[in-house]
Parts: sequence; structure tokens; C-alpha cells
Amino acid sequence: MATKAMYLSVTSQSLFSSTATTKNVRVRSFTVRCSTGAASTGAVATAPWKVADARLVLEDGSVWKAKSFGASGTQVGEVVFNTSLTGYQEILTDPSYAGQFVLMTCPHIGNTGVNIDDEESIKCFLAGLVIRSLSISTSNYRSTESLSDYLSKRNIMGIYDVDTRAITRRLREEGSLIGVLSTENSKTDEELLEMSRTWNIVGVDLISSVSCKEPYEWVGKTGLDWEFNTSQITGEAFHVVAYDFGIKHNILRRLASYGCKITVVPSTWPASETLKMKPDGVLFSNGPGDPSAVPYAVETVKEIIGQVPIFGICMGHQLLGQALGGKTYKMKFGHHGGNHPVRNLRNGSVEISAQNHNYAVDPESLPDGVEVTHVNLNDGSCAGLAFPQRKLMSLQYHPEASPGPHDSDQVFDHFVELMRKEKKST
Ligand SMILES: NC(=O)CC[C@H](N)C(=O)O
Repeated sequence: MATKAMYLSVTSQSLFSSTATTKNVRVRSFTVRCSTGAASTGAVATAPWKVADARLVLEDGSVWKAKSFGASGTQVGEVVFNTSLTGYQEILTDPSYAGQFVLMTCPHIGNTGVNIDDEESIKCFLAGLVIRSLSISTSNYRSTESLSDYLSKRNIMGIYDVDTRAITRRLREEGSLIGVLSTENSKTDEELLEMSRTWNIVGVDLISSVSCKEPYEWVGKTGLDWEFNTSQITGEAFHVVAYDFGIKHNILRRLASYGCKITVVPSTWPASETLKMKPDGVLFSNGPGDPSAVPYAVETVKEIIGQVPIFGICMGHQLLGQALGGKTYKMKFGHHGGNHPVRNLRNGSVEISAQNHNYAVDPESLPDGVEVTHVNLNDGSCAGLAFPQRKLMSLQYHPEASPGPHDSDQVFDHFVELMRKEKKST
């Protein structure tokens, strides 16, 4: 029995680069070489733990040392914090995070791994992931891959062992900040700071880079465990044209589960082509970035308003607000998380909702006749609109709840009702 200190020597470049699977439990493993003291020669004592090898430099001049996982390199983006306790994979694949680093306030991330069913789009569009603690094991019957391997394959940078509470407080006080994440020692802090101060996300069209390029028919519903509103589902097929500004798949799955046949079209698809298809309704989806940077999309929305029933979600809601003559503004640090209370002003109920947005519609700027249907109870901002005369409704948040609570699911039924009423009247 060795009594002297035993040294572990990490042989792989990353402490966590390989995994072993036993009954769906994946544990990070590393190869060890032991030295028991005087008898052994030539053993190199290398620290077995990973040391800080990355920096997050924020535009306010603060520098945060961290440990990297996933891809390496240098990446710039806007840092936002997300308060969801679960659902990191859906967050990673939400196209609305393009150009942003998502900092998870939940300290323990990675424990459920990732799986093919929880993807919300075809890839990860975000700039990177910032977390406090990367789980040392993955334990979930649905898991097929570790978070670390998943991010490496998708070339997305991640950091852990960083004080996410301190950064969140800073973002709450100063507002969203641009940051640069780097694993490259050759770059000085000053260079990274300069990068963060010369990069901007406001006024940039981000939806065109995440939208599909050609129209396609969507096939696929949510699984049986989602059918909590089965009495509402008629099976009657309404044809919906869905504008893809960065659409999340669960919006499409939920619409399909509510009996809709869906044609997804690119962000630049002309309104005239949409109207030629004679849809029962049009959906304007969620999407990344500044709604004021995409006037062509506002024009498309304007041309469709009043022609057919419309449902706008998040970016779609903001574009509707602008198309109606209203204004949008950038919020201090936005809403990102699965625990935002919203009041439905029509019936007084409170829904706990999933949200992800940095911009909001200014209700004061909207013309007469537009009804604010929902408000965010954390800050009183506009969370939903309706304009019954023009057959439209919209939500600033995510009723498809992936990830997040299902309280707002019935809104899909309201959209179906809007289409049914219109069909009957024509
Ligand atoms: N989820 C979304 O559609 C986001 C909307 C918009 N890009 C924002 O950040 O406010």
C-alpha cells in the first residue's frame, strides 16, 4: 500500500475529453499514472485538475478567468443570462440566441447530457455557453452524448468555473454587455477588450442568417406526453404559412398537433407569394436580433395584415408591433428564462412563461384599436397584443414551452379558433 502522495497524470489534452458509458451513466474519465515515491523514476507530476485556460473579457473592462470546454478559439457576442433550471439543450439550439453568449444562472449544467429529440433547430446558432459548474457525470436514460462532446462537435465555445452570479449581477446593473471569449494566449486582454468595444449587435439583420433558404412542408407533432389539451384538438387541417425568422421546432410541432398543415417559408418570402397559397393563417416566428434592423420583414408583415388570421411569436410579435405603426426598444437586460410571470389581461389569470428576448414593443406607440392582452409581471412590459378587427394576435414569449412551462399552450388553440371563425365567415 503506497503511503506517499500519489500523483495523477492527465494524458489527454482535456481532462474531460473521453467518456465511459455504463447503464446510461457517462462519467468523465482520464488516464492516470501513479508514482509511489522513491522507486519510480521519470514520472511527470502534472496537476490532474484542469486549470483556467480561457478568459471572458467584457466591454466594461472586467476580465473573468475560466476553464474551457467545447470548442477553442476567440468569439465575440452579447452576454445575456438565462434563469431556466432545465432545458439547456433547447436553449443551445434556439436560433434567437444567434450572436449571444448564454450564461446559465442555474449553477449545475450538463448532468442530463443531450439527445436527438430535444433539438429546437438544425444547429447551435449562439456564440457560446457560460456556466458555473460542468457536471462530472451524465445520467439520463434519454442521453446519447455529453454536453462537452456535443459542443465540441458543433464548434461552440463553453466556459465553466466562472462566477456566474457576479456576472449576472453586473448585467442586471449595467445591462447586457458585449464580451469576448478566448482560449488563445497570444491575444492580450487589451486586444480582446478592443474587440468587444468595436463589435455591435444593434441594427444588425440576424434573421437572414438563421432562416431556411427554401420553403418546405413541416411534418411532425409533439409526443403523446404533450397532449394535455386533447379535448381542444379537432383534427381539422388548417393550412398555416410559417415565416422562419429562426423558428423553433416545437412551435411547428405544437401547431401540427393542433391540426395544422404547415408550409415553412424563408424570411424574405414575398407576401404576394404567401397570399397566392391561400393559407388559413400566417405565423411570424421568433428570431434573433434587433427588429428595427429588418425593415423588409416589417413590410412583408404589413402586406399580410388584415388579409388572413395572423399569429406572431417573439420576433414575430415585435414585427407586428412595428407594422401596426408602433415602436420597439432595447431592454436593459431582456428576459431569458422559463419562469417569467405574465398576466393575461383578458381573463386575469397569471401564466408562468418561457421567454427569450432583448427588445420589446412600446405599447404607448401603438395605434387605437390594438389591445395589449398580456403584461410581464416582473417589469410591466408588453407581453401580448391583439387586434381583432385585423384578425391578429401575438405573444412576446414562447407558448411552445420548449423548454419551459406549458401554461400558455392554449394560445395555439386560440389561433386555430381565429382561423376557424374566418373560414366560416368566408
Ligand atoms: N425569441 C425571439 O424571437 C427574440 C426576439 C428578438 N430578437 C429579441 O431579442 O428581442
